[in-house]
Amino acid sequence: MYNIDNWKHIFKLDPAKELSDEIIGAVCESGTDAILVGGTDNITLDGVLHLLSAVRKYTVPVILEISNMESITPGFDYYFVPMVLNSKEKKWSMDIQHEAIMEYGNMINWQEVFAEGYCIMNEESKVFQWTDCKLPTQDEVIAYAQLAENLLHLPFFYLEYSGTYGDEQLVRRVSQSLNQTKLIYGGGITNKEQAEKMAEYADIIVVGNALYDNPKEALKTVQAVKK
Ligand SMILES: CC(C)=CCC/C(C)=C/CC/C(C)=C/CC/C(C)=C/CC/C(C)=C/CC/C(C)=C/CC/C(C)=C/COP(=O)(O)OP(=O)(O)O
Ligand SMILES: O=P(O)(O)OC[C@@H](O)CO
Ligand SMILES: [Mg+2]
Repeated sequence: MYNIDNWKHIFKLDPAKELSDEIIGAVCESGTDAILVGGTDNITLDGVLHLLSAVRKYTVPVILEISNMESITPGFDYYFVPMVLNSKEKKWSMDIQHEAIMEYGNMINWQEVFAEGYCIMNEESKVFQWTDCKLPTQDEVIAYAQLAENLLHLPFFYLEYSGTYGDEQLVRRVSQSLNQTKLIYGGGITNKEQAEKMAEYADIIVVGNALYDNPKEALKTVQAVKK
């Protein structure tokens, strides 16, 4: 339906946080390639449906990045399924996904579903703690990327620095280690210079928190990566 291969920029909106209709409108009409709906905690079905109805007034593609079983709902263009590769517990890389397929298996349109191999790099972030992650060395990150591409054949490898700006040279190394699997970078992008830098290496950059802190600057990240 949409050409995901050409996407470069995504805004992540959190159903547990407030944004005015005016800012939601500006985000949806910014030229971003897609809106990703997701977050770590307090993600409820009500919150997801409320945000979905606000962004559905616009033509931009909308993706649910599934955080938990309770907030899964039809109505999105795509479903991104996180698999946390550097979690110490198999629950977050395999079991919860298995459970969801047991529950929703016959309702799933697999053409709309994309797995994301997550590697979470910010020890202070909620999602790192929530999913009981272990901080990998740089070589271990490269090995996770290779595992995602060559063993699991995942469409996306997501280098996640949630809330903090990451290591540009590591993003470069990861991008060099991937061929088919697309590299998503997210974390701490607050301005167009950072967006431009990370987009040199990552196939897709994700901007989240900055929309809530300084939407005017966050909106400028779109054109920065589309030059
Ligand atoms: C009815 C219908 C449409 C059915 C189809 C449903 C469907 C498409 C099913 C697919 C099958 C499937 C395998 C589903 C998986 C379900 C599931 C419960 C997955 C959980 C994934 C997971 C590991 C969650 C825990 C970690 C997490 C929340 C990851 C998301 C990524 C994230 C939030 C990163 C950090 O974001 P950030 O914005 O930085 O967070 P905060 O701002 O909140 O700190
Ligand atoms: O909120 P920020 O730090 O921009 O991170 C974006 C995204 O990678 C979160 O999953
Ligand atoms: Mg967030």
